[in-house]
Amino acid sequence: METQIAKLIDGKALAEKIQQELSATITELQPQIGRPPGLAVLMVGDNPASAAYVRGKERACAKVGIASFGKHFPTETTQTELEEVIAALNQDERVDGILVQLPLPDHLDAVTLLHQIDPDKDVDGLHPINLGRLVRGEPGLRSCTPFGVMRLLQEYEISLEGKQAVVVGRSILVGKPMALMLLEANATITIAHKSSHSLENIIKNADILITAVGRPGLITAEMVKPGAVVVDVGISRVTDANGNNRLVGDVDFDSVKRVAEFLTPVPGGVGPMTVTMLLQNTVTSYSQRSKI
Ligand SMILES: NC(=O)C1=CN([C@@H]2O[C@H](COP(=O)(O)OP(=O)(O)OC[C@H]3O[C@@H](n4cnc5c(N)ncnc54)[C@H](OP(=O)(O)O)[C@@H]3O)[C@@H](O)[C@H]2O)C=CC1
Ligand SMILES: Nc1nc(=O)c2c([nH]1)NC[C@@H]1CN(c3ccc(C(=O)N[C@@H](CCC(=O)O)C(=O)O)cc3)C=[N+]21
Repeated sequence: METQIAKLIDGKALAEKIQQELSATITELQPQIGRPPGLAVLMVGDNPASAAYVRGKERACAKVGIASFGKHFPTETTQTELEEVIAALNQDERVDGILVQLPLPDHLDAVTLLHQIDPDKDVDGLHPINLGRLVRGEPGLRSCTPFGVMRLLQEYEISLEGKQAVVVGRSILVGKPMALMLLEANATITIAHKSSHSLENIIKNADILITAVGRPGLITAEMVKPGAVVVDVGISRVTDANGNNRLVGDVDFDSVKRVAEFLTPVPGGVGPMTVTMLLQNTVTSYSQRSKI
């Protein structure tokens, strides 16, 4: 007995629509600015998942007309070498966005590197200035994944005003900025993490549940309030019963789809929006920088 109640939130479709709009914007701006927008993605080492994401980002850039200035460095690259690369990209007029793909090898200090990116080129929204702007509710470059989630909720006309929102996970990349954006939209927020007691009790009153952990099956139907909106940011690679490799989120999709009102799939939900918001941030930076 499979009764699906949940409407699926189609991140892939919205991502394609926004990418077409970005492409049109670039076509319009480029003759005035005299160059295409530019994005530099820095990747260190050979983490296969990171390599796949970076390829996806570069493919999306090519599709909308953003020039890639990506660089791939060997694992043993030093902190100083990377700092010099970032300093050069900060000065490079053709580059509107700089992203350091995380995680970095252990000998590198990611925080120090992120602080060195020109905040106006910080298309990942991870520089303290842009995070501070988010805390203050001021305009600024926003973290791509939570920004993409907000855009999805807006597209599906899901109202946040006064709603109980629970965010599971508190990373600087996803959980924390996610909670701040929901707060900015007047939701009442709760943030859960590893030390939280009784996740079930925290989640059970959530009208909006956003999970960004990376643990398959963490969220089951019994935990979810009937009629809730469930957004699954988690991505894990698992081998299924047939020996096939596939991507899954934190949500037990087959059970939760019977209780939630809206649900994002993995893949095809939040992931494509993350990439699209990176392109969006790059175009925002492009038009803002060229007005100076
Ligand atoms: N779809 C997309 O576009 C993106 C997906 N991701 C995916 O999202 C997931 C999270 O990424 P990221 O935030 O970078 O990961 P991190 O590992 O940095 O953070 C994971 C968070 O989950 C919390 N956590 C771990 N176990 C539990 C638990 N049992 N109960 C409650 N909370 C728990 C941790 O708590 P604590 O802080 O206490 O340790 C931490 O805050 C990953 O699967 C990642 O691959 C990431 C970026 C983009
Ligand atoms: N500085 C930094 N910024 C990031 O934004 C960042 C990062 N580092 N490190 C790793 C995580 C992960 N991440 C994803 C991007 C796209 C998909 C995505 O497009 N996923 C597709 C599936 C892609 C596939 O099939 O492999 C989907 O969910 O449909 C997923 C995850 C960005 N991250």
